[in-house]
Parts: sequence; structure tokens; C-alpha cells
Amino acid sequence: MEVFAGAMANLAELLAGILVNNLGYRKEALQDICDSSTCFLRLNRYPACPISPEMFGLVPHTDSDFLTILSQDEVGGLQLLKDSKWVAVKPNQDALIVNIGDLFQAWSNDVYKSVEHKVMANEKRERYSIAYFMCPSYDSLIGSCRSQSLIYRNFTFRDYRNQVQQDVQKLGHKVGLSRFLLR
Ligand SMILES: O=C(O)CCC(=O)C(=O)O
Ligand SMILES: [Fe+2]
Repeated sequence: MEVFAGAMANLAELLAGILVNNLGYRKEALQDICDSSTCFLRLNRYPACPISPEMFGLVPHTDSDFLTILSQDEVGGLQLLKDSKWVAVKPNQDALIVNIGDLFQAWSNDVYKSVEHKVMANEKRERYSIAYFMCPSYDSLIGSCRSQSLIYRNFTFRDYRNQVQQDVQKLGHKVGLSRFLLR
């Protein structure tokens, strides 16, 4: 498990570096504020759900991190929201899925968009996936790479997590980045 997490961490850093570089910034920009103690692996198991094929395995959400790398088995069920339509991701055990998270959207000032996704349960088969979440240290300022036309106010990962937790407790769902809009 540690070897796997290490490989995912290296890949996430490499990809984040390329995406940051692509915006004209030092490839270490995110790596500098990331912390191995807040990055984590989530092992997901979705039991077969014979009641209805329309049952969620995981409700629609965006990830509260910089970058997510996902490995899934051959069962399928992951869907992404693209142009307001849910698109099924073809299951491929030999491929990794890379999702932009909320924090990268904020840092890039909306150049990169955090993708909304969900998992539909399978009627007959259980499904497994493993997700690696690249996260900053709790107290580092996420800010934005831009200095003008800022969309979000500065916040820390701790502020973000607290806000998400508060919204889930009070409203039953995550509100997300719109809580941090400047206008
Ligand atoms: O199981 C999947 O395909 C997605 C998992 C996921 O979105 C998550 O753990 O945040
Ligand atoms: Fe997710």
C-alpha cells in the first residue's frame, strides 16, 4: 500500500507540475504547499445493489483537493458531468483517471475546472476503486496564481474543509468553491 501511495504521489506531483507549468508558473508551485501528511488514499468498495440500477454508489460531488488520481476495476459506474450531461467513464483497469479538484480550480482562477462526478451502483457486481488525493498542508494559503481579476478570496485548506463540513452538517450537502467567491 505504501509503495502504491508513493507511486501515486510521484505521478500526482509530476502531472500537477505539468499543469502548473502550462499556466506559466514554476512547476514546484503546488508541490511547495503540499504535504504528505494531508495527501491520502481512499479505498472505495461499492456493494452490488439489486434494489435499483439508479442507486448512487457515491452522490454527485467535486473533490476538495488539488488533483485526484483514480484507479478503478472493470465494473464501471463512474460518471462525469460534461456540458450539463452525465457521461459514463469506460472502465479500464489499465488506465488511471485524473480529476482536477476544487483547490486547483481556485489556484488556477478557473482556468482548470473541478469536475463533478458520481458513481452509480451496479445491480449485480460489487465495485472497487482507489483514489489518491493530492492536498496542501492545512495552513497553507491556496490563493491564486493570478494577481488580477481574482475570482476567489484567499483561504487555507483548513478553512475550506471546515466550510465543507459545516455545510454538510447544516444543509446536508457541500456548497464548495462558491462560498469563497469574491463577487
Ligand atoms: O469510485 C470512483 O470511481 C470515484 C471515487 C470518488 O469520486 C472519490 O473517492 O472521491
Ligand atoms: Fe470524487
